[in-house]
Amino acid sequence: MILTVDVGNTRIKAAVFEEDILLQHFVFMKEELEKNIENILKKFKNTSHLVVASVGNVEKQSFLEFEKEVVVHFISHDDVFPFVNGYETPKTLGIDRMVLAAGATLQFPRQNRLVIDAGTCVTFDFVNENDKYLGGAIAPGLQLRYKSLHDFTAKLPLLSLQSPEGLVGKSTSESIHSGVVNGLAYEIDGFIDEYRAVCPNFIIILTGGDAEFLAKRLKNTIFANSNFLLESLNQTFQYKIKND
Ligand SMILES: Nc1ncnc2c1ncn2[C@@H]1O[C@H](COP(=O)(O)OP(=O)(O)O)[C@@H](O)[C@H]1O
Ligand SMILES: CC(C)(COP(=O)(O)O)[C@@H](O)C(=O)NCCC(=O)O
Ligand SMILES: [K+]
Repeated sequence: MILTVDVGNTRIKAAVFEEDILLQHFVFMKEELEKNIENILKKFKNTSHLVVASVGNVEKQSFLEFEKEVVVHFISHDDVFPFVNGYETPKTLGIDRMVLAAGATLQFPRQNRLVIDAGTCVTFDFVNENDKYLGGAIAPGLQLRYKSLHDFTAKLPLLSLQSPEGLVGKSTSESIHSGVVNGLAYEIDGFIDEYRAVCPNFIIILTGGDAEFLAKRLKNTIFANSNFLLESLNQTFQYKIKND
């Protein structure tokens, strides 16, 4: 069994895999990291490897303390990936984006793929049918948009995520919900349309903490898979073992 851990900038997600089967997944904050890993390893005693992909600021030591029980591996830029990296600054490309690109390449062979990860940031990653990673985009995520409106103005309240009543906000809160939620949905649809103008056929994978919330608000029909990063992490590690 493999325990995969994805350290994002907001939350930590983890899942236990038996080969390709996801047995259970977990979400927690970084303050509860050690306790959660300890409990997961206690429950899944056959776990042999702990595989970590981190873009957040969590000390490596928090994972290394489990080395007595499991082999700990941090996915890094030095690992083997199933795509050719066309990013001009490959060393600064987020490890989460590399893992998503790897998962898209392995799960959807020989086709153009667009991965959208709606987390702290919304990232777009494009891997073409020749398995070349082309790059994408980084934009603020839903929670970050609510927070920036509050943090960088004198009068705007900090609201939590809510479905907008409609397009035309009739109060401050309605206007904020419309601007944040409708705004991001239009932005994602806009990106998809622009990509389509240059590349007519590609599959779209939508993942991240806001994937399900956003999927129903998009003009494009997209199947959301919140566990895509964890599944991709498992696959990236299996690929590394086979190809190292
Ligand atoms: N309990 C929660 N705590 C924080 N964010 C949550 C929660 N449930 C859903 N979300 C949404 O998840 C998004 C963060 O997604 P996530 O994939 O966890 O980010 P990251 O991978 O960057 O840590 C936020 O924009 C927020 O709207
Ligand atoms: C863009 C990100 C902050 C996204 O992080 P997340 O929303 O998953 O927490 C992360 O992928 C990152 O730190 N990237 C480095 C810059 C780059 O990918 O080019
Ligand atoms: K993201």
